[in-house]
Amino acid sequence: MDKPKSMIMVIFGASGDLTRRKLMPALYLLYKLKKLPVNFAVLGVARTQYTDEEYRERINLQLHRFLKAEDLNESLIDSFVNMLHYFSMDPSNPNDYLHLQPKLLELDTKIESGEHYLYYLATPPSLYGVIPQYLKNVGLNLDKGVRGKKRIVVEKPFGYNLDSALELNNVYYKDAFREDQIFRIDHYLGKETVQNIMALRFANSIFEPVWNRNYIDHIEITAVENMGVEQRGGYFDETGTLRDMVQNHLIQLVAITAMEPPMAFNEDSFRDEVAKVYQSLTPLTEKDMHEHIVRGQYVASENKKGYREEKDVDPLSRTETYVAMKLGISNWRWNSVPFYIRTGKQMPTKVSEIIVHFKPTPFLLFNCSDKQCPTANQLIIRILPDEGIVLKFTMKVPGAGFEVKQVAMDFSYKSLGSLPSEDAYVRLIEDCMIGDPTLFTRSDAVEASWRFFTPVLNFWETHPEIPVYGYPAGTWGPKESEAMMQEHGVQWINPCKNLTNTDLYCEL
Ligand SMILES: NC(=O)C1=CN([C@@H]2O[C@H](COP(=O)(O)OP(=O)(O)OC[C@H]3O[C@@H](n4cnc5c(N)ncnc54)[C@H](OP(=O)(O)O)[C@@H]3O)[C@@H](O)[C@H]2O)C=CC1
Ligand SMILES: O=C1O[C@H](COP(=O)(O)O)[C@@H](O)[C@H](O)[C@H]1O
Repeated sequence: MDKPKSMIMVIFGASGDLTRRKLMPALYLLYKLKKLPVNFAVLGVARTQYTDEEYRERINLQLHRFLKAEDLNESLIDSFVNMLHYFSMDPSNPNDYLHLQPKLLELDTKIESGEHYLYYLATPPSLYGVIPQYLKNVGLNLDKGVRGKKRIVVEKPFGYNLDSALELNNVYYKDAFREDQIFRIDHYLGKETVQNIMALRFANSIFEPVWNRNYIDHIEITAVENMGVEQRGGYFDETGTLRDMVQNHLIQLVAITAMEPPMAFNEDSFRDEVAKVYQSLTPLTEKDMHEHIVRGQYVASENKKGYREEKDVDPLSRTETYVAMKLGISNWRWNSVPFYIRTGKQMPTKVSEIIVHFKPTPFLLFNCSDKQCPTANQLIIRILPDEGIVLKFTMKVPGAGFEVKQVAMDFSYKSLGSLPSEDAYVRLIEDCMIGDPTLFTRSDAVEASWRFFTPVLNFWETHPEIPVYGYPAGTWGPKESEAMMQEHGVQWINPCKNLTNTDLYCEL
């Protein structure tokens, strides 16, 4: 797939957090890498009023705030922001699209884009349905000749539950765009370290034979953050952690860890295997929902605000900022292997990692050093920060006697001399531009994921007695999530404890 020569990227939600923190820095980096189309312009769209000049100044300031110092280059930033244009409109008002169309044509004439438009929906999810419909009303969904392709990128969460996801897929999108024009973005798939899980599994012969229920005891997936909801209280209070993180990012990590080898690394084979994992998730019974899901909400502690004190959050909110749960996958490879996943805001540190816990040896022949008996082998895949992989195994303590202890063998991305790009958006925006949907979520996968999680949302809604446990901001979440794992005789490994390698730095 080739990079197009010309394109206009229309960002709905151009005054928002995602645009300033992720999209603009990613576009600037693509520009710096000379990966943008030669004739390129951005049309930022939102209700706030800005002139082109004001918008450029604003983005200029934000690039200085969000880019790393080594990426800042004043003259490049100046020429980059000159490609930005702004149009104030209300995306929920169909009449405003009558003005968007001539605005786009005007820009089109200026940069000769051949009406090749990439729409990016970075608005509140409540607008994800109407925008494609209103674009269609004015013909802005239609391809024009060979060059004038139209594509639409939609942020997560795609839908609010199964019904709304089905409606989005089958009514709003299918009516206006073909599946190959739709890019449902989940930025976890754009992370180098997540893609590397596939290389680890499918480009090495030593892991795959043991990657199954015969050798693996359980799998633990953590993606936690040490910040609260910041300026996104309004969005978050309606959304909650299950929709914001679990239904998309965490379940993607489950899929990449659990999937069968795709026939090839292409859009169909890879996404077929992801969808199969989602379809194989063992449906949760009410008992499971009681016993195997823990939700929490951070409360004030020391100098940190509680969730209910955050801006735009209902002071009586029961929205969860933490979820831990146990999942099962009903297939030959994974039957009876628990997957424990957890995510939360206001935790002690920011870390995303997968720990594959292998089964212990059937019998320990040796004494343990310092009374610390080695546990089973663990493979730790650190997604962020300090990206790397650690294999923990047991060795003899040198000297007399026969004591053993656990040590770590590690690979750190630092050792390659360059860290993977922190920003998955660089990779994913480039993929949208060239039209490669491999790393984007397909409609059947999104639906299968919602099919699994919607009963949980319904259960919470119809059972107000199910607790939302408070946890002090800055801690590892409700103690009930520990209890959930004890049933299997295991416990969460909090990152600072398990990384013995000093390269894999821990903030605590
Ligand atoms: N922020 C992040 O880190 C991430 C965000 N996302 C997703 O991106 C999407 C946008 O998130 P984010 O940028 O944080 O949200 P913000 O609230 O910061 O921005 C929303 C944007 O939509 C515009 N908008 C247009 N119409 C409306 C409306 N009717 N109500 C409210 N806003 C409107 C707002 O501008 P104006 O008021 O000027 O119209 C603003 O530009 C969400 O779906 C989120 O899940 C995904 C991953 C990460
Ligand atoms: O999509 C989202 O992801 C971020 C966390 O992403 P990460 O790459 O920094 O791990 C989360 O903060 C946000 O709430 C959510 O919308």
